Amino acid sequence: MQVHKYDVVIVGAGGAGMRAAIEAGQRAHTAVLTKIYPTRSHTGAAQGGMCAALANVEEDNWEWHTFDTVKGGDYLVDQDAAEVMAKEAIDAVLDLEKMGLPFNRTPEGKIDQRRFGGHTRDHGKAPVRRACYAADRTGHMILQTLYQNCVKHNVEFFNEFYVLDLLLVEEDAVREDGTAYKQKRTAGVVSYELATGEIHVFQAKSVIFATGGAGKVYKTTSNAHTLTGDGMAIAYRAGLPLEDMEFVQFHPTGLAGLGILLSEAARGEGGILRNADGERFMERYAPTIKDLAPRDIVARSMAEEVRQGRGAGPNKDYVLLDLTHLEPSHIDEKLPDITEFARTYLGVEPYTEPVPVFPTCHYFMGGIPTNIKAEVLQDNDTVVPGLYAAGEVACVSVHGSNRLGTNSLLDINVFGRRAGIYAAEYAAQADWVELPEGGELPTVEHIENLRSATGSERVADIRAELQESMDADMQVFRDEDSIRRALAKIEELRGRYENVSVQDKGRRFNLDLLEGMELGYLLDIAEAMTLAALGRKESRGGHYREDYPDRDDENFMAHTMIYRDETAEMEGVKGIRFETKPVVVTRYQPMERKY
Ligand SMILES: Cc1cc2nc3c(=O)[nH]c(=O)nc-3n(C[C@H](O)[C@H](O)[C@H](O)COP(=O)(O)OP(=O)(O)OC[C@H]3O[C@@H](n4cnc5c(N)ncnc54)[C@H](O)[C@@H]3O)c2cc1C
Ligand SMILES: O=C([O-])CC(=O)C(=O)O
Repeated sequence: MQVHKYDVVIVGAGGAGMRAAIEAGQRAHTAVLTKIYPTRSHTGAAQGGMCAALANVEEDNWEWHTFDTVKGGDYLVDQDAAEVMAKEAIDAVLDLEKMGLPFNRTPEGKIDQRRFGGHTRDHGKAPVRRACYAADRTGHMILQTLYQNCVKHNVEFFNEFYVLDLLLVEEDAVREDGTAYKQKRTAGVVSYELATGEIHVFQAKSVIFATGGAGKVYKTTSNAHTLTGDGMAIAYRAGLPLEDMEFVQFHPTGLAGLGILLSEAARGEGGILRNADGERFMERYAPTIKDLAPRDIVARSMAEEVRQGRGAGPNKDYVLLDLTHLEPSHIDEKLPDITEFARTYLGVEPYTEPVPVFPTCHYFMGGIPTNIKAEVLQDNDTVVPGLYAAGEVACVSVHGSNRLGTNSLLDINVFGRRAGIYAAEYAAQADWVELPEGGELPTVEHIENLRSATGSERVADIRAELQESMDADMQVFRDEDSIRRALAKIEELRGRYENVSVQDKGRRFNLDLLEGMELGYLLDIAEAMTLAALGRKESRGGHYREDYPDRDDENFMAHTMIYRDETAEMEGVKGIRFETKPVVVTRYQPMERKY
């Protein structure tokens, strides 16, 4: 085992991790640990844009952006955080421009902007052009730009280092009201080096989790193989809560049957969704902004069209994205990659044929709870000194129950930057917390058990069954029965996971072993999602329960918090504590959500 000592350790080299590294790296001795090479992080797959009310092509302002974000999130958004994000958006885009990001331009040379779902002028009156973009490769450009700037600032990367545990220590503490509690403090992380199989412990004053989402809990997803919810699961196992895990975003336009993403920019540029009869059905569901309604509404409308028998194709199980009325030159300039996906994977020519699409699991609104300084919370009010989270792994909560398109690339830049600054500031005045003795041993034991196991279960089989179950029962529409079915399946798979073995028994480049570890994280994430979904007996944003079809502000205008707690029980499940946390409302009271 090797021990390293840094002021700040950042786990993850996607957009959030690298934006944090640019700040922390200039202020403190900083290391970035990443399980894949930085430029392969999933931010690089982001397509359509990053929004900011620059008002380059139309009147716009950060207050309208805040309002759209709050309404888009069905009023579950913490409004202090949404205000910070919308205000700081403008500098976040200009910072990237100064770092060298090649945005598309207007004829006058300004950063061009286009329409996206739920972004409107003057509180919902009409769609507004707010998304800054680089064709349909915005994430690729952001990731490359951030990486180049990390290199410029001599940030130290530890590539193919898998973080498998977070080292926290607990101290007795007393609250202002006299009640005793256990205060968690950050000591470091335990990681596994892929090339050697060696364990490395990183002691750090500040740790920033920026490990991205968990889309691989589903079979049909726009997410890469690596998005297995590691950071969320590691925090959950360490006794920290997970917030709002019932809210998963299904992006409306996945390639039918595959889930590969076709950017919402296709509709921003004028694309239209049609059912088998050729009807522009979104006119019925969202008469004002139609195809540019927020994603939860569009995804449910598509699923409803299919349920009503108006789906297209031999099995009537998808709808059609029609771009045929757009000029081919416009498509080539603005949507080159995604139209190529349609040709390559479905053999469809978007110039002349509509493209089969259906909702695909895309984004986690929930995650590790943080405040606007990106500090991680151990309960509703108490921060864990030295621990930060930013990006998709975190729940700050700027997206509430449904994120607007292009608000994630913004989130990772705004809160990634904040995490880097505050983590470095904390490290400047704090001392290292002593590493807990043998803190790495549970990880070593877990790895060795998995490597030496001879059980009959296979990682790939359990993962496939989990993904199929989540696809079937934790979908756009859900109810008590379907959620309980998913939960029962997860419990069964968790039992079988105890008997899993990996084929590769070696120490070097053992990806088989790491997939086994990742499967454990996926099972934990699925458990937290289904329990949170059981607890929220209402419909809001991305969580639509057919047995509770209305939003219930009286009882559920609150975030859900799921804890692992041996002394507690939730809905018959032992070892789980379910709590809620108030939503921060600064200016917008909940209203009926119509578009
Ligand atoms: C196809 C697609 C298109 C999208 N398009 C857009 C868009 O146009 N606009 C928009 O706003 N949003 C978009 N999104 C969403 C957005 O891209 C993501 O939410 C965002 O990029 C996540 O960034 P991140 O930095 O949090 O995580 P990621 O970019 O996923 O990075 C995670 C990092 O964590 C590391 N990591 C994970 N686990 C471990 C571990 N155990 N140990 C060490 N390292 C670890 C990984 O190596 C990686 O470096 C899109 C998403 C998808 C899937
Ligand atoms: O390009 C897309 O549709 C994806 C996107 O903007 C997002 O997830 O915010």
